[in-house]
Amino acid sequence: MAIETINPADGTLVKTFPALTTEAVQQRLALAAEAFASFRRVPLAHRALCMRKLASTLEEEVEDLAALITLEMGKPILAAKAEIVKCAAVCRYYAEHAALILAPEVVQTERNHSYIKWEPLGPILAVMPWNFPFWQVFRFLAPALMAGNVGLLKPAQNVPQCSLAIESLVRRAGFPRGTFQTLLIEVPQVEAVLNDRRVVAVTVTGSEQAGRAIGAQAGWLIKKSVMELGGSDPFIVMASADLELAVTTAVKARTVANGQSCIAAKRFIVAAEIYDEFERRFVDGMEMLRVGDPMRESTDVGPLATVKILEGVEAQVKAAVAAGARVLTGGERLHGKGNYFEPTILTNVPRTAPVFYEEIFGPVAMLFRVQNIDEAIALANDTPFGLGASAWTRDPAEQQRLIAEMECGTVFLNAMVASDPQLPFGGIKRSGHGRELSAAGMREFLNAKTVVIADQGPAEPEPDRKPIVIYEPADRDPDDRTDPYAAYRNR
Ligand SMILES: O=CCCCC(=O)O
Repeated sequence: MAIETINPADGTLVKTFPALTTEAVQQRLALAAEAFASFRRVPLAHRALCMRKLASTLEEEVEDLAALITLEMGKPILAAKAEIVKCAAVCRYYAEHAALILAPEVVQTERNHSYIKWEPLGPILAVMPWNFPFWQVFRFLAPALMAGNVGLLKPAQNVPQCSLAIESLVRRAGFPRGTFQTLLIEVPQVEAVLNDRRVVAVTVTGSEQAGRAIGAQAGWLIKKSVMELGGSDPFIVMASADLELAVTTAVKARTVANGQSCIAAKRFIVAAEIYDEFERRFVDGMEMLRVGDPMRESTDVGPLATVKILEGVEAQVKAAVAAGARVLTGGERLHGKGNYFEPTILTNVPRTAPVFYEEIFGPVAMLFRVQNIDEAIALANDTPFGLGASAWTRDPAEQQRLIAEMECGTVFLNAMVASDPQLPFGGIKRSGHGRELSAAGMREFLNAKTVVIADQGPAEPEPDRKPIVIYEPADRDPDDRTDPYAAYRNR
């Protein structure tokens, strides 16, 4: 696949980009290594200043940036604007919280003095997809840069303009040259970049296939990797649920990003007592969605990002029907210009249909009826994936069972699964490993260096070594914005 912007709403080729040559890639790797050597020493307060500037620039340029998202991958314009606003939020979150996350942790041992010092690792390769072409990059870059790492982005081939815009935003925010670079390269060039000794780790958000290939290589090279791969999230609705809210959320949860999100709900598992009513309202909800030009603010569902994805979704639906599934609504691509597929609900999907165990990256829901919570949990867990789960019940005993028994990285009760800068995000099973966001995500690419100082030190304590302040959140005035770690700086 060439590196190009093709408008998925009408198939127009907007712009083509040549892949970087081997020499150009080498220059960027050298620049990244050089940038890391000095950037890791830039005071945290200065990095935070740049990160806040980055947040405000995103907000100032939201209209243009959102239009770029919609042009390149077809997300409805209001959702694209929300994506940019969320990127600003993650920048502010890490600007605010990095000091706390990176503060040395004193550990009480029998030694004189022991603590954990968090250190950056170096240039990190980020292989990122197209479905949230800003957000998925920002949720990597904000913690990485605040920690003193530097980033090399290999974006999906169909969102080059979004990726170049991010590089420009980072630079304009004041981050030094080379701290974040976009590599417009072809897929086969990724191997050499990861092999390069200057690249110390890799994060992948994307398909299982990409995760396997890059994860295997990273494992062989003994380089740290974080994998955020596919999902087929369940959406369980039990009899005590608020049905109206569950249905409206179900429609939204299945069609977020035109149905192309790893954490979109894909399998709807509904208790027999309310199944018929849920089915009726769910069909109505999907039929009421406005499918069309994603640049229009009134559009709910735009085109799929590429012709290949459209063809893949169509083939999955056809194979499901051939295996015995029934189409309750939709089921067809919309003929004419653009990669449009009707919002679709399938029922009676048998385990023999490939789609039962696959991820569907389009606005197609699978609906199942279950007799009780045991059956609901068993069906929800009958998947190779383990990313998120949304479950709707007001019964405390059912809630506890769902929290304890769902095999996934995230459980939302009475709400749809969504990422949040403050909370860890990631999966288990074939959805990947490692976490993004929050303190957990930032620490994935840090060296937890153990420091033990066993001697008594000089007779007079060195002023910069003491006092060791242990941060006690409970003691801290929530309005106090002073840096509690000042004593640690420049140790
Ligand atoms: O494909 C994955 C989408 C993740 C969206 C999010 O982080 O909210």
